[in-house]
Amino acid sequence: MLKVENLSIHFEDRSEKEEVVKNVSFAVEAGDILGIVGESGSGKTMTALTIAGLLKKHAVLDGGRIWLDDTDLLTLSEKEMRRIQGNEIGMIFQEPMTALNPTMRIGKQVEEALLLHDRPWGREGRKESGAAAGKKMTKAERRQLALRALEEVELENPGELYRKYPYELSGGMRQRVMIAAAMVCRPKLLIADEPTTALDVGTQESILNLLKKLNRKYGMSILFISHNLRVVNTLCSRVLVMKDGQTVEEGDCREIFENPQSEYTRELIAAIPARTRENRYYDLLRRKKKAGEPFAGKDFGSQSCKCLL
Ligand SMILES: Nc1ncnc2c1ncn2[C@@H]1O[C@H](COP(=O)(O)OP(=O)(O)OP(=O)(O)O)[C@@H](O)[C@H]1O
Repeated sequence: MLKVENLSIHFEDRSEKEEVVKNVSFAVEAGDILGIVGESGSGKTMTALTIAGLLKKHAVLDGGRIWLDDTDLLTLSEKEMRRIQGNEIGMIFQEPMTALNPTMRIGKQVEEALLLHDRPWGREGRKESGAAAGKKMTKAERRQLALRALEEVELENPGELYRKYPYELSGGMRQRVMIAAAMVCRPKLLIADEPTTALDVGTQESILNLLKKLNRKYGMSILFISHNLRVVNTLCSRVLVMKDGQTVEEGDCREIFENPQSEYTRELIAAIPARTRENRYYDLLRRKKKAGEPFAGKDFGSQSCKCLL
């Protein structure tokens, strides 16, 4: 579904010409979740932004191809790429507060992609709306789809939320709003760049569960970027390990975890912190929940553990 071939990028404003992405190739199958993992500065975000057609100022593409099905994205004009952004490819970032407009109500922000593309719900949705029949989507249709998207990301009272502003929401809720906005046009591919890094462990876990659910329900492929191999292992089926702009290794997540081929991957695995206090509480709560046993006050290591209930 997505195929990146020999992608190379450098920055023209740097004194020496040093490629920040060097000859990187990988593929994401339809419905699959690929994790890109690596330390800070390894080129993960540059790779993701290039796929989304958001190459930074001064960044120069030295070569490569990016296929989304049969389309080479790097040959498209800006206007053609705009038709893909938010429509075929959705993107969510680490800090939703910077991506959301603080002065705009939540509902309007979720609707934005619908206004730009006027083509909701991708393949299946075409049959459901006025836009499907070649008519422009009405305000009421857009509102209905935005409410549905907010519901899909498991936010309560979408009607009330629709009228709220980002500052009235918690970090986890804002990230869910970002996912709703990215999903409203039913993209084939969701690029998630460190979407859980700024969140506490409990919220992190619930967002990862949500991404997995959406991936299963809609067969939407996900490119998940993280510096945390543990998080990648929880969510992804395949992983690409990057260092200094290059691919270190790529393969089945579990296999790489169990049998890393490179010293660098071994170091990343060794750097995963031993089970934290909070993790142990999660395990206990999960076990009790599965067994249908009652919870006691002391089972909660912290407030964030309560999100599991
Ligand atoms: N605007 C820019 N100008 C010059 N160099 C840049 C710019 N943006 C990024 N870089 C460089 O490109 C390289 C790759 O950066 P990138 O953001 O892709 O790394 P990353 O793996 O996503 O790191 P992080 O996990 O910290 O986000 C880094 O060496 C970075 O310093």
